[in-house]
Amino acid sequence: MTTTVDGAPAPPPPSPLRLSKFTTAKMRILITGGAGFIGSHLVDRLMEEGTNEVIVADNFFSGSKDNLKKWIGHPNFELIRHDVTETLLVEVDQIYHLACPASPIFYKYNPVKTIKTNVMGTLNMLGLAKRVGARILLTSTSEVYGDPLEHPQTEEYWGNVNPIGVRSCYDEGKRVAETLMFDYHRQHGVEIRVARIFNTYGPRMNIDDGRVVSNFIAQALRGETMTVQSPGTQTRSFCYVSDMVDGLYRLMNGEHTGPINLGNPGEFTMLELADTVRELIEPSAQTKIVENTPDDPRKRKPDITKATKLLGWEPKVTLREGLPLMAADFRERLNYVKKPQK
Ligand SMILES: O=c1ccn([C@@H]2O[C@H](COP(=O)(O)OP(=O)(O)O[C@H]3OC[C@@H](O)[C@H](O)[C@H]3O)[C@@H](O)[C@H]2O)c(=O)[nH]1
Repeated sequence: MTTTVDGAPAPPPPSPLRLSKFTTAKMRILITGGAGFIGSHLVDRLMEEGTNEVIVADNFFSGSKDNLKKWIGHPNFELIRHDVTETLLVEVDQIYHLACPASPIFYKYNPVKTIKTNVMGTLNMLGLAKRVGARILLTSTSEVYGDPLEHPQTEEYWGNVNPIGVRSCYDEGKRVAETLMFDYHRQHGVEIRVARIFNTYGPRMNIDDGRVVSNFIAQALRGETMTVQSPGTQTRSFCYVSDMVDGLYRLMNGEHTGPINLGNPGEFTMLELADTVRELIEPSAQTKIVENTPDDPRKRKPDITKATKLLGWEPKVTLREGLPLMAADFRERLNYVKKPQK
């Protein structure tokens, strides 16, 4: 054993791990909701860079450990079971704040909890950002435009939202979350980024998520009838998840606070979506018109001029390219064996 001049044992040399903590330029990134659909794809992107330490905080209400299984045990990765309505103290450089159920059936299930997640969760994450000097990105939503009276929707449009409806816990919750972001920015100088995410789809969505793309694909693969909610002529614009993750990354690391729309401007009616699923995934799939839910927006399409100009971003994956990729993942998870073609 080495000893010092006064005979006391010498302190051990710093381990390479401890040393690296103070000498390398690794970025520490917190992702709330990182076990969810978009969150886990973002984790993949940040972990694959190899220069980040990624911490995920998730309460697993709609997210799942399964989505992160390839990173569990990795020295640059940490997973915390945490509900953002409670405070959290971690030393980080960046916070991607995604935590909130996003499927209408999930967010309407416990509306009071949804609004608490949006308001208290965002307050807690802004408090953390302020305390540790981190940059924070909020994933807001196209739902802040409500049932829009302008088409396509630009970021300047203030929206048409029912403040007391069944969707309000989510759309008004996200509107308050945006307000909090900008107030912390103006009042406390917190570095903020706000993304308004339009409908996103891709592998790893919950099979029973309840949103339209996952419903149609799961129904088609299970041999069930696709449920087109009335009237079927309502429109949405669907963005593939890898494009969305790229947009979030560029926004976080760019110079602009936003809000910035992120979405694919290709616009489809729900009947057209069902036809495309039939054509590309299961030719025998049938459709039926079922009752819709209250306050369903009649049309939605992002104007992405700002994202294109300020972030150099535009989606690359078309719906026709993305749907088969998602169906391949769903087939695997449903343990679906396609009958050999004759
Ligand atoms: O089985 C279904 C499910 C849904 N739909 C229709 O499909 C359209 C899209 O519904 P979804 O439930 O997929 O999603 P919504 O557009 O209503 O909300 C979503 O929008 C943007 C995101 O930010 C939110 O995460 C999410 O709330 C609606 O018009 C709905 O009526 C069907 O026709 N059939």
